[in-house]
Amino acid sequence: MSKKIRIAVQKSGRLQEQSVRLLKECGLSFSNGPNRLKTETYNFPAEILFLRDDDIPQYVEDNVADIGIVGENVFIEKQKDIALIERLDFSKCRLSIAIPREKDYEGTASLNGKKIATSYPNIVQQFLTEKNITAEIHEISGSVEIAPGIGLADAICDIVSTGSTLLSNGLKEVETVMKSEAVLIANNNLDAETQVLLEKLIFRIKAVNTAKNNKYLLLNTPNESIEAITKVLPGMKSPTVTPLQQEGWSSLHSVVNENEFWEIIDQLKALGAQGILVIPIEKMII
Ligand SMILES: Nc1ncnc2c1ncn2[C@@H]1O[C@H](COP(=O)(O)OP(=O)(O)OP(=O)(O)O)[C@@H](O)[C@H]1O
Ligand SMILES: O=P(O)(O)OC[C@H]1O[C@H](OP(=O)(O)OP(=O)(O)O)[C@H](O)[C@@H]1O
Ligand SMILES: [Mg+2]
Repeated sequence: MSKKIRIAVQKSGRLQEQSVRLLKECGLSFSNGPNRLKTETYNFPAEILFLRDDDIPQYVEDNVADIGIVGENVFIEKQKDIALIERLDFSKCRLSIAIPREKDYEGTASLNGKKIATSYPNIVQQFLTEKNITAEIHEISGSVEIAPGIGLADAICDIVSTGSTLLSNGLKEVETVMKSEAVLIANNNLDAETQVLLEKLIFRIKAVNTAKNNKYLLLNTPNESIEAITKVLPGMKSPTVTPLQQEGWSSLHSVVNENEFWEIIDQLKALGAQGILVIPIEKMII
């Protein structure tokens, strides 16, 4: 029987849906019913394990899973002998220190001698050490934002995204300890066959994520603007240019990065481009 790569993803929670979606976009097809803890893929030699996210780094280190998807915050916190293979561009958040809204804060020195509740004791300790602060860390596994309100701690360190959980618990963010996003992690000693499967998967992930960050762009341009537009829109190699039926005009096709998109559109309009169409790309191999 040929080798299967064992991929650990979160069973339920913030990472689950997008981890499963990414694997499916990479062409792995599998069923993931709510109570299935393990499933095989039909068209790629893989097995998917659905686990608590906190356990995934340990499973990957112990070779129970070959690779996994976790938040970078969990990868750093767990301090396992595993590799970060690829940033995945979802579940973006930050790990921040917050204190009750009415308390004064004058920089990290204000944390000296305080009690900080967190699910990330290693990350917080490293932050405090770097800043030369001595504080007591109180580890709790969830509902961290409630800690100051019930007299359990003076401050907290937890995940922040929109900030609404902090707001509704009467807290204010005072320090960003780290930024995080979902990452692909792997065992450091994969055998050759599994390594080949991992490389195939990385290739597909890159194709999917590059496509998400780019758009296919079609426009009509007067022929005299083609050169100037090509400078604005270099594309993957150079744009495709085909003549239109109407004399003196061409259709130009190219690829544009999502982040530069609006800036470029303004320049294109100024150069006389018309009928601009922007189309999502499903996969992109550079
Ligand atoms: N509000 C958020 N916005 C964006 N990403 C988040 C947010 N909350 C958490 N994350 C990311 O998703 C990861 C998983 O969060 P989740 O809240 O599902 O964890 P959990 O409750 O520990 O789940 P589990 O039951 O698997 O242990 C976090 O480690 C973090 O990287
Ligand atoms: O800044 P916000 O947008 O409010 O997001 C931050 C909150 O999101 C996460 O909790 P989640 O909602 O996943 O609940 P749980 O971890 O307590 O189950 C995290 O633990 C924070 O409490
Ligand atoms: Mg967890």
